[in-house]
Parts: sequence; C-alpha cells; structure tokens
Amino acid sequence: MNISIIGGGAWGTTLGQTLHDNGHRVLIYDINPKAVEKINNHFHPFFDTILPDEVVATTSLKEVIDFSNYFILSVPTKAVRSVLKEINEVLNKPSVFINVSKGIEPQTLKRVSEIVEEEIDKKNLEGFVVLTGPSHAEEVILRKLTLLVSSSKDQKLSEQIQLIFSNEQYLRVYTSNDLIGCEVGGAVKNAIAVISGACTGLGLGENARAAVITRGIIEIIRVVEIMGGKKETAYGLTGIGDLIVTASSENSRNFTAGKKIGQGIPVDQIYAEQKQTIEGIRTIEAMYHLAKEYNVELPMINAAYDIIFNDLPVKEALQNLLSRDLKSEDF
Ligand SMILES: NC(=O)C1=CN([C@@H]2O[C@H](COP(=O)(O)OP(=O)(O)OC[C@H]3O[C@@H](n4cnc5c(N)ncnc54)[C@H](O)[C@@H]3O)[C@@H](O)[C@H]2O)C=CC1
Ligand SMILES: O=C(CO)COP(=O)(O)O
Repeated sequence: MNISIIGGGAWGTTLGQTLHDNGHRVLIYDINPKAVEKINNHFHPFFDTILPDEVVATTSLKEVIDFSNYFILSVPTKAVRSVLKEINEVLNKPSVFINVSKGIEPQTLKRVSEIVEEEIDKKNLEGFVVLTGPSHAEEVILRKLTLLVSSSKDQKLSEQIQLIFSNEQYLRVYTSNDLIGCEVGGAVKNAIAVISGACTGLGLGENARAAVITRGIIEIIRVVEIMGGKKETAYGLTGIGDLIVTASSENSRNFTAGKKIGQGIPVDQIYAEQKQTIEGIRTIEAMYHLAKEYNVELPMINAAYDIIFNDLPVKEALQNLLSRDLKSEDF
C-alpha cells in the first residue's frame, strides 16, 4: 500500500520505517525543510539511525495528498486542526485518517477524532483510527518489541490498520472498540507523566512515582468516563501501559519537562530548550478546564495547573495535596 505520513518528527519518521519494514511505500510530509532534507539523506531527524532508502519525505502537501488515501497524523496535537484545514482544501478522494498524536484541544476539549470530523468534508472522510499505546520512538526505531492498539468506530478499519502495522519481528497491534477510551488514555497519561517528572525533579523517590502512577490512573479513569469511554480501557495498553512507559522514563519528553518543572525551571525556558513536542503541559490545561466544567475530581492535574499557569511553588502545591481530607482507597 501507499501511505502518507503527515509530520516527519520522532514518531512519524519511525512509523515510516516500520511501514517500510512491513512492505508498504511511504511518503512523509513535514513543514520543516531541514527535517525533510535529513530524511531524504537517509538520516532520522532526531535519532542516530540510518533510514531505509525508500523512506522519503517532501515539503509539498499536494504531493503527499496525491500519494495515497491513508494519512497518518503525526504532528503535535496543537497543529492537527490547521494541517487538516490545509489538507481539506486539496483533498479530492475518500480517505482514512490514522491519528498517532496524543492530546486534547484545551479550548474545545475535543479529541482528535472529533477535530478530523469537523475539518474534513464528510464525502472525503472514509474513516478514522487511533493508533496508540506504550511506544517510545527511540525503541521502535531500533525495532525493539512494542505493543500498540488500533481503535475506530469501524471495526473492519481498526482490523485493517492492525494488519498494516503488525509484524512478527517487533510490533504487535491489538484492536479495541473503545475509541474514546483509547484517545483519552493516550492524551491524559502525558499530563500524569509531567507530574511524575516533577516529583523526580523535586528530589522525591520511587515511592512518590508509584503513588503518582497509581493515583494517576484513577484521574485518567475519571476523565475517560466523563468523556464517554470505558474505564476498563484505562487498565490496558493505552492507559496503564502508556502511563508506565511515559511516567517512569528519561526517554519521555513529558517526564523530562516535568523534571525541569520540579527543579523550578520556568515553562517558557523548558519549551525553548526542548525542540520536540511536549504534549502534557497543554493536556494539563485541557484537563483543568474539563475538571471545572464537569466537576470531576483531578487533584494532581489541578495542582500541576497551579504550578504551571498560576506560578504556585511546587513544594506548596505538594503541601496542598497532602493536606486534603484523608480518605479511603476502596474501589
Ligand atoms: N516520540 C514518541 O515516542 C511518540 C510520540 N507520539 C505522539 O506523536 C506526536 C508527534 O510526536 P513526535 O514525532 O515525537 O514530535 P516531534 O516534535 O519529534 O515531531 C513533530 C513534527 O511535526 C512537524 N510539524 C509541526 N507542525 C506541522 C505542520 N503544521 N505541518 C507539517 N508538519 C508539522 C514538525 O516539524 C516535526 O517534524 C505527539 O502528539 C506525540 O505525543 C506518540 C507515540 C510515541
Ligand atoms: O507517547 C509516548 C510513549 O508512548 C512518548 O512519550 P513522550 O512524548 O513523553 O516522549
């Protein structure tokens, strides 16, 4: 098959290699000519890896649209709406959108599937799939074992995407019928990963990390349920799985950004130093608004919001969390 990849960063380029491994032809589109040049010189734009000659890139949106009718969305979530608007202006055939970005729009609280439905003309929207799960690009590019989940309202389409991405060497894809749960889990785990990193930056230890991960999954479940997903989905790869890999790894940009927050480094400086996508801070903003609008209890996310957006010192935010009323853990 021919498959178009929108966004040739760490993840999009890595998936390009996987699709090539699986016998597909790919064309990557990126707004950044330097990334495109690197890929066409067979270097991964972020990792020290030589790419297969057939993984090629372009800065031409028209070229990537003409190339196929399967589009992988691997730009940061904040760019998804604008890039879809541009695609919609040129697109003239029914197409499938496979989202691999992980976020929720703070202003609208929309998931990427909803943004796609809003921006792509109905006649050209053949289907939507989210492909998500615990997957550091740093490992997938080295073909290290990884499990993902493909989910869509259309079961046949999620099965097709499962087949396209799976191989018997390193990548196994499961399907799920809970699109909302999968989208929400993948997004909100980034917010919790920032919080986990902040604990490490503050000098807290593994006890604190285990506590953040465990109480984090409770916050994820509350969001999944309020947004219409199934809580059981959060127990799987797209929830707990992705939370573990992100909230406990120095490979994670979200964890690393959180660590800097815990060390008292201002967020503007963190964004300036980290050229790659950090989704979690934006998701903290989205979840703070969601918590207010739907009256959901998200104490850790609210504390993180106060640190990042209201300049509350990290130690004070922690003190506030610890001085809440004592309660039972009974489920
Ligand atoms: N890096 C990873 O291990 C994984 C990342 N993801 C998710 O994938 C998404 C992308 O992440 P990364 O590839 O790591 O980010 P990245 O920062 O490495 O790459 C993003 C790419 O998108 C391009 N881009 C930005 N705006 C664009 C636009 N308007 N049009 C075309 N290209 C544009 C950038 O130039 C850049 O090359 C994020 O939502 C992330 O959470 C998901 C799973 C794994
Ligand atoms: O989503 C990811 C792993 O599943 C990547 O996480 P980071 O964006 O924090 O690096």
